[in-house]
Amino acid sequence: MQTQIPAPPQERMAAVAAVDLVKVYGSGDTAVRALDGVTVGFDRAQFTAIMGPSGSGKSTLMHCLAGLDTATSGQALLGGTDLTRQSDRVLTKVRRERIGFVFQSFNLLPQLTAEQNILLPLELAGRKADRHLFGHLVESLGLTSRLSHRPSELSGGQQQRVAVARALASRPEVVFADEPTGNLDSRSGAEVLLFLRNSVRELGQTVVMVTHDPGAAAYADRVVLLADGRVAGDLDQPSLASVAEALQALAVNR
Ligand SMILES: Nc1ncnc2c1ncn2[C@@H]1O[C@H](COP(=O)(O)OP(=O)(O)OP(=O)(O)O)[C@@H](O)[C@H]1O
Repeated sequence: MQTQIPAPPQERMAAVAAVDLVKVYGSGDTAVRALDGVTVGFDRAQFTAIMGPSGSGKSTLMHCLAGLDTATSGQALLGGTDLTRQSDRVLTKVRRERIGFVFQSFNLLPQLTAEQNILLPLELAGRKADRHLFGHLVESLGLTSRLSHRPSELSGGQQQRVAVARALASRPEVVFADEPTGNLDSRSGAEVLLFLRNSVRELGQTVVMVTHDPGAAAYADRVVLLADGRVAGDLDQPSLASVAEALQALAVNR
C-alpha cells in the first residue's frame, strides 16, 4: 500500500523562499553570476535581515524574490507561487496585491498627501482600506497630524514612516525593505526599525530587509549572510556584536 505524505501545513510553509536560485547578468566573457544557487526560506511573522559585502547579491536576491527581476534558473517562491514562471502582467498584480515595499529613497508620490500615498496601493488594487489597521498604523507611526501634508512638507523620517504605513496597509504577505534607514539619521532610523520589529510581533507581518548596517540588522530575528552570490551564514537572534563578527569573518575569508 502506498503511504500518502501529508502536505506541509500552510503556517509551516515559508512566506518566501529561494530554491537553487541563479541569476546571471550578461553573457559570454562579461557574464556576472550574481546569484549562484541560493536556497533559503523566510518564515512567516519573522523579521529577517539580508547582509553581506558589496556585490554579494543582496539586491539581486530581493529583486528576484519580489518579482522585480527574473532569475536565470531555480525558483523564487511567494507562498506557493513560483515567480520565475509568471508573466509580467501576473508579476505586476503580485507586487501590487501581495507585497509591500519600503525603499531607501521613500518613493512617495509628491503630488499626493500622506494619507493618499498610504492608501494608493489599495486603491490601485480596487480594495477597501481596513480603517482599523489604517488608524493603528497612522497612530503608532506618529502620523496622525501629518496626514494632509505632502511629502515636501515632511521630514525624511516622516516620509519613510508614510512609506512604511503604505507598505503595511494592505496586510501584504511580505514587506521587502531595501536599506530602509539608509537616508535617515540614527534616531529616525531607530523609529522605523522598532516599528518594523513591532509589526512582526504584534501584527504577524513578515519582513525581509536588506541592510549594510549591523546596528539595523540587530533589530531582526535572524540575519542571512551572502557572499559571492551564495548563502554564507545564518544568525538567529543577532546582536550588534555577533553581526559585526560574522561580517568580519566573511571579509577575512574572501
Ligand atoms: N543590471 C546588472 N547588470 C550587470 N551586472 C549586475 C547588474 N546588477 C547587479 N549586477 C552585478 O551583480 C552582482 C550582485 O549585485 P547586487 O547589486 O545584487 O549586490 P549587493 O550585495 O546588493 O551590492 P551592494 O551592497 O553594493 O548594493 C554585482 O557583481 C553587480 O555588479
